[in-house]
Amino acid sequence: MSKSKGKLALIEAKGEGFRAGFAVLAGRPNAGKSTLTNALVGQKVAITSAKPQTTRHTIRGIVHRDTFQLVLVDTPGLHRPRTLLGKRLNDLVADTLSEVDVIGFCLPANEKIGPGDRFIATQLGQVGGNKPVIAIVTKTDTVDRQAVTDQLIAVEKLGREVIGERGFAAVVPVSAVEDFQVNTLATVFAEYLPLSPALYPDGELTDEPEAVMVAELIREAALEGVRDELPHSLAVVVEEIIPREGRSEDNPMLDVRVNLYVERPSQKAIIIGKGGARLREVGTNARKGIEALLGTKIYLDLHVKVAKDWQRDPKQLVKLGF
Ligand SMILES: Nc1nc2c(ncn2[C@@H]2O[C@H](COP(=O)(O)OP(=O)(O)OP(=O)(O)O)[C@@H](O)[C@H]2O)c(=O)[nH]1
Repeated sequence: MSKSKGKLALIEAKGEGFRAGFAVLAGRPNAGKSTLTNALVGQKVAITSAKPQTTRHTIRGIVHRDTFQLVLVDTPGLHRPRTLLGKRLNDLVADTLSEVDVIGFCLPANEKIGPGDRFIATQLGQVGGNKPVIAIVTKTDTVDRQAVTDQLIAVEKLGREVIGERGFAAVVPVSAVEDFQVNTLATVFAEYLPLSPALYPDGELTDEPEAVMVAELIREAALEGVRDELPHSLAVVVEEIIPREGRSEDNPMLDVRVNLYVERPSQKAIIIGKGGARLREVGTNARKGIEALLGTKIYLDLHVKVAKDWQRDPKQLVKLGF
């Protein structure tokens, strides 16, 4: 208890003029969102299993600075707009965007603006609720100066066309790989955050060990889309996290072995999906977050097991770490 009090004091100690709030990085697949998130946050993405004011967002990372705290969140519907149609999409996007303070919209410098970019930009303009949208031209290291300039101009134009008169709040070129303008981008984001004390303490965000956060990320991914069918029937246990032998120091890898426990064979089938497709997707989705959390590549080994009535069996509960 005393520990959390200490954290509270730390938060309150932040001076006047401090800004804190939420941002989301939008953009089509491969636009560089994850890489940029990692670059903004630093090596290790700090995540918390305790949800902030909203439970709709997953925290991707937190940028701590002396004068601001930027919490980067994920809005699932934004990145896969094609899977949802019409009004439902608009509602979802409006809903999720209503809770962030500023939106970052990633467009790669090395690809022409396409229908996917235009689609997302239109969504941001129409249902973004007048939230400031910062266009980010990513991967500037992949092209020459002239190409970056041309892309900046094209992006400006796109902003005026689809966001309306106000256009993009800013257009910022960055390279996450070469650490070009990443810090500048953070300060641009900060301008659009409300005056507020820090929302999370510096550094470690929970008292929980990394394994618990890893389990949380997998649980989150495994429940995606099947929450109703598997309300409280899923337990995730991280069996081990061990460094892969024979990897060079600058290219390490961790083996993460995890068991997912469900209560019934039918639930196992739901988690695994047809031909294992769903479990693979769970692995892919969780892996990104875990790699960001641990700051290194991982190999994620997921096993689904049936532990009959584990919720009612004290022995099982102990085994599952409850
Ligand atoms: N050269 C270069 N490559 C980059 C940069 N940022 C991202 N990439 C590469 O672009 C690819 C996509 O980057 P991600 O960060 O995974 O993109 P994303 O938008 O998160 O992709 P999704 O998760 O599919 O939505 C990866 O191969 C990255 O290594 C950059 O600044 N420079």
